[in-house]
Amino acid sequence: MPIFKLFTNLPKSQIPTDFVNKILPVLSRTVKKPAHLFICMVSSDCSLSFGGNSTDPSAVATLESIGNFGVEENRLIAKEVTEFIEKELGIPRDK
Ligand SMILES: O=C(O)c1cc2cc(O)c(O)cc2[nH]1
Repeated sequence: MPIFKLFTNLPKSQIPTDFVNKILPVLSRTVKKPAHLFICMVSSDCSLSFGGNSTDPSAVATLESIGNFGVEENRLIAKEVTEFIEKELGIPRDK
């Protein structure tokens, strides 16, 4: 089971309830594993400091998967996931 975990200082009220499912096609396509295998979780309201700033909306994520994680895959996954998070949650991709 590949596992995606997102931690953010956004309040729960600003996380669409379907976010954990909407991100599955992005993960499935980039990690090259079927969507039904993924565990995806979001932890909101985190106390999170990004470069000393704990007030701007920001997030950190981890993705665990066995295989399919070369240098190029890694770049693609990071790009697509950060773009998706920016679009869905309004967190800039560099935050
Ligand atoms: O990609 C998998 O199949 C996968 C990733 C992953 C990570 C993890 O922490 C587990 O305990 C199992 C596992 N399977």
